[in-house]
Amino acid sequence: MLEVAGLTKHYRSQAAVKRVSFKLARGETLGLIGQSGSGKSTLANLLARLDDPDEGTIRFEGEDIAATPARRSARAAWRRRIQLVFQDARDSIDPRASAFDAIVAALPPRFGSCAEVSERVLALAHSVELPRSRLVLRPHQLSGGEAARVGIARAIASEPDLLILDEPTAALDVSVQAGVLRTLDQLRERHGMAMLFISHDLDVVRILCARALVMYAGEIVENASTDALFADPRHHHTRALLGTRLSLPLALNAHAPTAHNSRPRLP
Ligand SMILES: Nc1ncnc2c1ncn2[C@@H]1O[C@H](COP(=O)(O)OP(=O)(O)OP(=O)(O)O)[C@@H](O)[C@H]1O
Repeated sequence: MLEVAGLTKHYRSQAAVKRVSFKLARGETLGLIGQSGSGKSTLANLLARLDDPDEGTIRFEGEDIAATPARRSARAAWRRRIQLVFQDARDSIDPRASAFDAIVAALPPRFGSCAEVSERVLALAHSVELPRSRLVLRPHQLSGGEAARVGIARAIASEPDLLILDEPTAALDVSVQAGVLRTLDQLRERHGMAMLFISHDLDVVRILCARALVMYAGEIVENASTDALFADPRHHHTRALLGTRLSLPLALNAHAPTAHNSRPRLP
């Protein structure tokens, strides 16, 4: 459903994203890992069409969406079908809006009557496991995990085909992170959407994704199954990321298997 070819973006003379090419299939969760400054967020912004590439194509369901300038993409037919979730949802929610209103604001216009809107918001809150009682709260009154769930509910409100998650759980503690990751995995299974899951944490990517891209200095230096990345990392940067990782799988699941070909499962 997504085919990226030769995507390049410069800031001044420096290339933040260099000749990036990859494919993402419907229903697949693809990881994107790399150290800080490697170009992950720039790539996410290009794919979500918040920014324009200097070169390259982004074919979404066959259409090159990079051909439409970012400033004109708001009206494009595919706009609502691609959604981006940021690290801290509180930054992208109106601070005066309740969680309920923040989700309402993300609904497509077809939800007309108050009863329909209310029903849809409750269904979305339920699917991201956000307790109904939290819907009256404003962003600063929500916990990090609750805010992440509001951000995901907003992103899935328009039933996207592609969800780009830019470190959505990085600010959360491990147990809260596990809950949000489990919710994301269930949503993918239920709705069959494709997900690009960005993280600097290889263990989180390994839990959610069967395949991952490794980004280094703007380039994709590895594109492989997560089992292969763990068992036989080819690029020195992947080896460096593996060397510095935390023991998150053990924290998520005390019985996480250690064999290379059996990925840890969410509890
Ligand atoms: N708006 C901008 N103007 C100028 N340079 C930018 C801009 N956005 C990103 N960059 C530069 O592009 C490079 C890639 O940054 P990017 O934020 O994409 O990396 P990242 O891998 O997402 O990092 P992090 O994990 O810290 O979020 C960095 O050198 C950064 O300084």
